[in-house]
Amino acid sequence: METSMGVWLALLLGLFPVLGWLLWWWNDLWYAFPLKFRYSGTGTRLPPGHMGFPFLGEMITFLWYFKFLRRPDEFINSKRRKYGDGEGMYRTHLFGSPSIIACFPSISKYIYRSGDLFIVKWPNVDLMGPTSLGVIHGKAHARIRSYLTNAINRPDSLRRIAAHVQPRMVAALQSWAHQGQLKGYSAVKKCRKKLEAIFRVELEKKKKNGNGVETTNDLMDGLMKIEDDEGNKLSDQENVENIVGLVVGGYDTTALSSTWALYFLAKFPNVLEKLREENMAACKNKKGEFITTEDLSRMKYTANVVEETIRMANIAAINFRLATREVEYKGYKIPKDWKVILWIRYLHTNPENFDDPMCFNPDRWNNPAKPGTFLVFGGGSRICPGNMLARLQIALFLHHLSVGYKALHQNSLHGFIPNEIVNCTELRAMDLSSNLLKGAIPSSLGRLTHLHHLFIGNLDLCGRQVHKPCRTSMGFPAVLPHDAASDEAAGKCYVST
Ligand code: HEM
Repeated sequence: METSMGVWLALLLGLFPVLGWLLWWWNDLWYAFPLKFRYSGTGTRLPPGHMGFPFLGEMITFLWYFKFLRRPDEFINSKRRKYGDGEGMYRTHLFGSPSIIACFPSISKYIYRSGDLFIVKWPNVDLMGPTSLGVIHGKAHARIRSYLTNAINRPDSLRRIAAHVQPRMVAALQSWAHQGQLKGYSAVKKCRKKLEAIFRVELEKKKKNGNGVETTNDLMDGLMKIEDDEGNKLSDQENVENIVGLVVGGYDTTALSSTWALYFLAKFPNVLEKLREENMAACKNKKGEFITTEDLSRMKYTANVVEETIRMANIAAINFRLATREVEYKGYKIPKDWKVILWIRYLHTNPENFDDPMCFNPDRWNNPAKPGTFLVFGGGSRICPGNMLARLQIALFLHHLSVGYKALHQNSLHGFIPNEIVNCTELRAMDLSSNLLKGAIPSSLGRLTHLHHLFIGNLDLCGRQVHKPCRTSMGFPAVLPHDAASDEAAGKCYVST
């Protein structure tokens, strides 16, 4: 009896490691092993990597780096250390599919440009809408894209949009200023259904007015006129989904980038000062009129701040594609029906592409980025059709912010700082944790030494205490977190020139 118990125990103990090993390599055995066998002797191979557990793949490792350690770029760095650089491709299993990660400029460029070999494939298209521009392919894509690009991204449309949005921007900034303390961007509610309903009502109205009564000439009117080669128009569903797709694709992204701009300007007052100089000069002869796209085109530093903000913010950190057939690239095979994940974020945070990549340094844009290293808006036939519009909106936001507001304090103080405070000869500690002080801090306060270390209690934009590294930054789920080390580095590194 005892002997058979022992045998069972030994078997069980032996079984666990074997089971663990099997699970750890499951996806490699299932997906990669047969392919390795097929490719042997052809002089090509699968990109190196690890595909992880069944179903989960490498999701746990991915979340470990992104959510737990908050060092997203280490996910790729760890692969580089383990498997070498190769051509910047690694096999993995993420978001439920066997995939190839592409994280170097040349392979990213190749994938973006080979639209027939790699079609766009989002893990979920519910938000965008299955018939919206970001999801459809082929001729329908080209037709709608050409119309939308003309409508929102060409100089004349940008000029009109600039005039249209500025009064609203100024009003928004004024309302923020009255709030005293500005809370970081709160996640936009996914109100897709509501939006769809609103646009459907609008579409019905327009259809009723089709015989010339009250016709406008807006985006929806334009979409309603598009015809394919056989003269077929877009369905109501396609029309509405393309408008909603633009709102979804354009609203979140620009709002987040502007929030990041606010964050960086609060963190680097010297950048704000320089920005202010350029923007004040631009509106010197304006006599109260708003600036134009022509004015903006001459404002080099503002453009630099925009580029640096969108580089650091990495709003669209990864893009998805699907290999429509087996593709060979420089000795590596990308199997048919595997996902390809363009890891754009890594292009922007890799020190081989940008010096001190985690430093917010607008001056780096005095020289162009190395070719293929700056793909914030993607590339090829799907390059973001709102790229110039997004830049314009951020630049206008920076303009009104910098001419209207002298300093963006990371602190928000309410109440008045008593003048007598300057009579102190030694300030051991100052606790403003209740944030009850308001008004200019008397300049003579600067005489006090060690204040920097003792001044506690004010919250920065992340809602954390000043002088503590802000790890979570804005906290929006799509924003890939900056790690503590890089935030600290960023705090030290920017030197205004
Ligand atoms: C900072 C702001 C923005 C960023 C970082 C951004 C980023 C991107 C990226 C990387 C893509 C390519 C996706 C892919 O290749 O799979 C894309 C596509 C797209 N973007 Fe943007 N975008 C921004 C602003 C906008 C704006 C303002 C609009 C419109 C008002 C817009 C509408 C779209 C649409 C419709 C697509 C799909 C294009 C296609 O598939 O042909 N985006 N965006």
